[in-house]
Amino acid sequence: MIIAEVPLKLTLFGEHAVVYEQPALAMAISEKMIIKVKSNEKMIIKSNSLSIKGIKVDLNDLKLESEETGKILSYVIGALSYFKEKKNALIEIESPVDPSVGLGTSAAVIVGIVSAYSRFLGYELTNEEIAKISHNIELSIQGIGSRMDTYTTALGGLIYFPKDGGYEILDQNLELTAGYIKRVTTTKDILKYVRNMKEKNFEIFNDIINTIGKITDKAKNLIKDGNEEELGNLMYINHGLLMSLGVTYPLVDNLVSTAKNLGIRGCKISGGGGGGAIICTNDVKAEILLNTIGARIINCKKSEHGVMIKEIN
Ligand SMILES: Nc1ncnc2c1ncn2[C@@H]1O[C@H](COP(=O)(O)OP(=O)(O)OP(=O)(O)O)[C@@H](O)[C@H]1O
Ligand SMILES: C[C@@](O)(CCO)CC(=O)[O-]
Ligand SMILES: [Mg+2]
Repeated sequence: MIIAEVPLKLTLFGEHAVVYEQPALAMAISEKMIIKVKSNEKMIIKSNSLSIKGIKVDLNDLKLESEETGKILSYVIGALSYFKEKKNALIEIESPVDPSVGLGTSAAVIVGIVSAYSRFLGYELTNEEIAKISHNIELSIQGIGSRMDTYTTALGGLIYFPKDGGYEILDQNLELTAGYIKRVTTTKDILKYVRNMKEKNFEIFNDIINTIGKITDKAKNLIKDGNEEELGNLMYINHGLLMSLGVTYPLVDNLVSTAKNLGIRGCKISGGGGGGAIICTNDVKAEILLNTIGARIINCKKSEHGVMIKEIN
């Protein structure tokens, strides 16, 4: 059996802007998705955190017979379809969080399956190769998206993504308090909504995206200087700009303004938005505040490692 462990991620700054050639900052965290692959007479997928009504799946030719199933399993099927050579297997996905909550679960599923299934087939891919393959798979499934989530979950650490491509792993650590509320939409749908806004109000959209890019570059230097006060301020400003893109959520917007009134240094939505993940500078008040909206607190300690093959037996 091959077991892959994949860290989830927090987007610190630059979500959505990074899809439009702006920089971003993201951090792999200690919430880990586990993907197990072992030989089986048929291709079977088991996932602990998906609930699909009316599922009917014949995975032998990776065909899905209901739209709902197709949507929910699209990332698993997309990852497996990358491999021209197939060997039937039982593939189990164990996630520590609900699906689609702004923590990079779509990226982690792809990265985990590419890592574990390629090893199951006898290949030895580097984490950078896994990141590149996984980004292309996520892009083909969503039709739009950046390299941020797949590279962060594949490589690990705190990563800066410059606007002209590539990535830079930063040595610094960031103490945060984070949690998530369930979402009623997916990042794929939110990305399409943002693209429509760009098409309708190009100039305004561009100004917002460029300003987020400037904030991200400033934030990178503040992280290097350990200036949490100023960094927290930029989190509030970034949240306000995401709100103007229409990708936040009323309950979260209220929480962010309450956080500011309580003197919490920084707070913003994280990831695709529409609910989901929320990050704050580390503060016990932040945990209490997140609990008031029923958010599930997560372990956001930085994971130095990206995807790892944990066991081959
Ligand atoms: N445990 C899982 N098993 C199988 N598929 C999963 C699992 N978790 C997530 N997925 C897939 O990923 C999709 C969610 O992706 P989405 O991009 O909307 O959320 P996210 O990646 O958590 O958030 P973000 O992209 O904003 O960081 C789910 O609809 C499902 O297709
Ligand atoms: C919203 C977005 O910027 C982050 C989602 O976690 C999408 C992407 O970068 O692909
Ligand atoms: Mg995603």
